[in-house]
Amino acid sequence: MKITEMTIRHLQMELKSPFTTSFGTFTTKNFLLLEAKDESGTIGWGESVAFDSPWYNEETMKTNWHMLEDFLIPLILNKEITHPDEVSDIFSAIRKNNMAKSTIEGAVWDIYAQQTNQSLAQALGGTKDKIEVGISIGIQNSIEELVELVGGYVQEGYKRIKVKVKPGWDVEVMRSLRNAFPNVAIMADANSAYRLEDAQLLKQLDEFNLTMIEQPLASDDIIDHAKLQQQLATPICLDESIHSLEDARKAVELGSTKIINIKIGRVGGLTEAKKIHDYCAAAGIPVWCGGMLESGVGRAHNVALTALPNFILPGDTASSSRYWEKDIIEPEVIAENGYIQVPQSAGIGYEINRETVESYTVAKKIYR
Ligand SMILES: O=C(O)CCC(=O)c1ccccc1C(=O)O
Ligand SMILES: [Mg+2]
Repeated sequence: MKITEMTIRHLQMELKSPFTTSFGTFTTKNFLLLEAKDESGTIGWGESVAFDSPWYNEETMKTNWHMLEDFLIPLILNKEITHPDEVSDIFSAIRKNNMAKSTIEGAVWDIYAQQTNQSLAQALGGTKDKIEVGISIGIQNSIEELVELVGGYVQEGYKRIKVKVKPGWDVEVMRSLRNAFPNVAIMADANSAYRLEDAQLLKQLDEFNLTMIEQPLASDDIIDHAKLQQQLATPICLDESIHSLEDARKAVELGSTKIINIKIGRVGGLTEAKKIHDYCAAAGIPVWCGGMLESGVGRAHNVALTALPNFILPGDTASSSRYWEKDIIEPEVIAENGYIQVPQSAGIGYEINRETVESYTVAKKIYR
């Protein structure tokens, strides 16, 4: 394939309810959607998972636009590509900016899957026809509200409940949840809200038999996490600290993580995500697919990736309707009884609703 045209759109979508983490509250999602067309007219879609502020990592929607326009798109346009694995080589002279790179790579994978007449899941080596999913729940105003909310999602069948924690919203919250739901898989995500000095406090969580605690310490750390893991029975799962296969290998070798959350954007694309998956499978480290409050396009990529066999633990890819009044894909992603069916048709397996995309579009630019 040769990509001859790319369109970047800035979309703005209101979340149905605000999402609060230890680093802030989201009410509106601003993000970039990429449409790529190759010389035969096949269209592929990619989503940038960078937020509008650099809270989660250093990338933003605007830095992604800059990287795409000034560096990445010029490297890709009109270049002959035989396999999407080549995209990371084409970008190899550019450091980091993984979410920007992943936006293009995702669209190339979509085109490749269509042209080889495979579902994206199949093209990646996926083996599952349905995936198990959990749900990630933000910080609430009170424990009572949280318990009620969780009760609803448990009823809906989500296979694992993840709740955000931060200092002052941690031990008592997890105690109440465990008491209310003795047999549900529960985990906590701190988004780097603690320091190694908090080890004694975090140790209190061991009592609640959590499936894991996600990214308790600094977003760039793997040393203190290893020290913390030695003191905790609860498995640590790294999210923010892992940007590549090399990061994953070092964290596993150091004992900093027993489980890895793979986010396609954070690691620079599906090719790197697959490499991390394969390495972890061989090392006996279970993985799961994280979420970034994606629209349908990013959600579809997550579903496809999760079809790989070592995605043993339920991910954060919940139903479209949990986030959006109306998603940009048809059908929407639907979790039924905690399972999402992996689409079998060629490419990402969902149609893009162009009218809906148009209605959320704030800005748009075409590159040829
Ligand atoms: O439901 C989702 O898409 C995932 C929600 C989530 O936990 C999250 C949302 C925004 C930024 C970071 C994270 C995270 O996994 O740390
Ligand atoms: Mg996380």
